[in-house]
Formats: sequence, C-alpha cells, structure tokens
Amino acid sequence: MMFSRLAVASITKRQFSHTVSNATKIAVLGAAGGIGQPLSLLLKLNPFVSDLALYDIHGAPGVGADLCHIDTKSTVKGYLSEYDGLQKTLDGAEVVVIPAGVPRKPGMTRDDLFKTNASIVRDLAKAAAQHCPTAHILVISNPVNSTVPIVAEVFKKFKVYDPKKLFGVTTLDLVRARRFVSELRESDPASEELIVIGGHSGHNFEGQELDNLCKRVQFGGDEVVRAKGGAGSATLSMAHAAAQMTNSLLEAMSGKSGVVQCSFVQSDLYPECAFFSSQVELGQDGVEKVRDIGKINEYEENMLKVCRAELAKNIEKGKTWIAANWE
Ligand SMILES: NC(=O)C1=CN([C@@H]2O[C@H](COP(=O)(O)OP(=O)(O)OC[C@H]3O[C@@H](n4cnc5c(N)ncnc54)[C@H](O)[C@@H]3O)[C@@H](O)[C@H]2O)C=CC1
Ligand SMILES: O=C([O-])CC(=O)C(=O)O
Repeated sequence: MMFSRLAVASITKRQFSHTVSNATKIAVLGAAGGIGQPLSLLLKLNPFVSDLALYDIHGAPGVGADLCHIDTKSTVKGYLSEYDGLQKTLDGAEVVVIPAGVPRKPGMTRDDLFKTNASIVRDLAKAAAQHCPTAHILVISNPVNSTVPIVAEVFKKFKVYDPKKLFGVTTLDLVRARRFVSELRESDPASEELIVIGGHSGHNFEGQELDNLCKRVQFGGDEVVRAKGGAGSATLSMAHAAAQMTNSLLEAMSGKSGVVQCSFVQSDLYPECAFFSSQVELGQDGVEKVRDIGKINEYEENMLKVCRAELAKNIEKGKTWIAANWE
C-alpha cells in the first residue's frame, strides 16, 4: 500500500560527488521497459559506473547498442536470456537494480501485480544469489512491500543474505513530496530538506492543506496511472528517483560519509514489520544505520498505525508465498 511505502520519507540535500574512485559494474534487470530505459540512460551518465549490463526478456541488446554510443566512460552491453545472458549480466555486478515486471492499469492496486511480479522477482533474485551474491540489490518491481521480502527469503535460502545490501526503492515518494511541497511553498524542490512522516512535513502545513498534501504523495502513483490511461504507471519520474537512490549508494560505496537516503530495508523499528521505509545511513557495505523515526505528532501516529498494520500483512504475504513457491 502507498502509505507504508512513505511512512517515513525523509528528504536530504543530495550532493553529487566529484571524487570518482571506484569502478562499479551495475546490472539493470528489466532494462528495456518504461523505467528500465530511462534509468539505464541516467546510469550511463553516472561517473561512478564503469560497466552497465542490461538484461530483459526482449529488447535489451537494442537499448544497449543505443546507449553505448553515449560519450561517457562506461561500457554498456544488453543481454537476453539466450546464451546465458542473465548470468553474464550479473557476473561481477556490485549493484543490481530490478525494475522487471508488469505495471498497473487504471483500477488496479499495486497488490494486484503480486501474482505476476512475485515469480519474476523470485527468479531474478535466484540468479543474483547465484551469480553476484554480494551485490547490493535495489528492488523497484511492485508491490515493493512484498517483493523485497521475497528477495530476502531467496537470498536466505542460498545462504547469502546480507540485510545491509537489500533495498526497496521508495525514493519516488520523496521525489514527489519534495516537488509537491515546493509547489505549495513556491520554493525550489532542490532546496527542500524535509522529513516527511506519514505525509506530514512539519513545514507549516495544517488542516485541509496537510491532508491534501499527504494524499497527493500517497496517491501520486494513481495520478500517473490515470493520466496514462492504460499505458502503464510512472516511468520517467521513477527512473529519476531510482537513479538518485543508486547514486547515493554509489557515493557511499566509494567512501563518502554522511550519505542518507530513505529506503525500505530490514528494520527493527517496529516488531511486526521486518522491513520498513525510513531514513537509512549508507556506508561502503550498504546500510550502516537505520535511523530512529524521532518525535511524531498525533496526526502522524494515527497514519503510522494504519501503515504498520497494512505493511505487516504485505510483508507476510511475500514470505508466505515464497515459502510455498520456490520453483
Ligand atoms: N518502486 C516504485 O516506486 C515504482 C515501481 N514501479 C514498478 O516497476 C515495475 C516496472 O514498471 P515499468 O517499467 O513501467 O513496466 P514495463 O512493462 O514498461 O517494463 C517492465 C520490463 O520488465 C521486463 N520483464 C518482464 N519479465 C522479466 C523477466 N523475467 N526478466 C527480465 N525482464 C523482465 C519486460 O520485458 C519489460 O521490458 C512495475 O512493477 C511497476 O509497478 C513503477 C513505478 C514506481
Ligand atoms: O503507482 C504505481 O503503480 C507505480 C508506483 O509505485 C508509483 O508511481 O508510485
């Protein structure tokens, strides 16, 4: 559900590092899709990336051929499943970003995608656990609240699970919150340093205006699904958001300190939710610290209560499904 993905959405000022030290291979699985293509473009422009490996069940070689003409230093190659394409994509990858799967049509919930996307994510996670077991995994495929627990269980089964390296990408909620808040404040979104808990920004919004803002962030996805009229969900803003999240991780991996992002990670914050989206301090090996939520008001408490109950069910759904559907 939407709210659980943005229960604690924090927005911090992001700086693009100019010290590029690491050679990093990144794999994008689902690279020929609506998100995959613009995301791959943005990653091609990222100076931390040395090799970009693109995988899809169709179209990835063409996307790779197109992107590899761009005059940045990274190499790009696109693979299909034939000729061990998935294995070649994943071999040596330090970061794997997964936007593979079907998007919503109007009238559907994210949970409606579960029956199709659960098995897609499971199979890709199995391949990653075998071919790049120490990679950081960034899951975009919906429903994120359930697909992330599926990846965790797969990695556990292969005895390679490192909770510090598994992320559900919830950055789009932050991107939207910054944009929507800046519209109301007539400010530059880049200058908005917000901590948003349950949609409450703590920046002078109250009453109806606060309700509207929370709802717009919570249901921003529906806004796009409706506007696209059956042609899918957010792709360009999502690609931007995923590129931001990936860049933060790459900055932290390269040794930069003080990198903080909001992500859906394994968490001890609430006992019923093994995973929770909140502010996370990133380091060279992934999650260094899940930050406390801090003080929240009654309005936020109430939203958080609803979120926790729903999120616990979403997580359990992923775990129960994978326990019964290993193949
Ligand atoms: N986390 C978030 O905030 C967001 C998540 N999403 C989710 O991202 C997913 C992708 O969305 P779009 O790119 O718009 O969909 P799309 O349909 O345009 O692209 C998905 C791609 O995945 C590929 N694919 C399918 N099965 C595959 C497999 N087994 N291995 C490799 N590739 C495979 C397809 O061939 C296609 O190219 C959806 O589940 C959507 O709901 C979308 C927006 C925001
Ligand atoms: O709404 C959707 O189906 C896609 C998504 O997660 C978003 O745009 O936040």
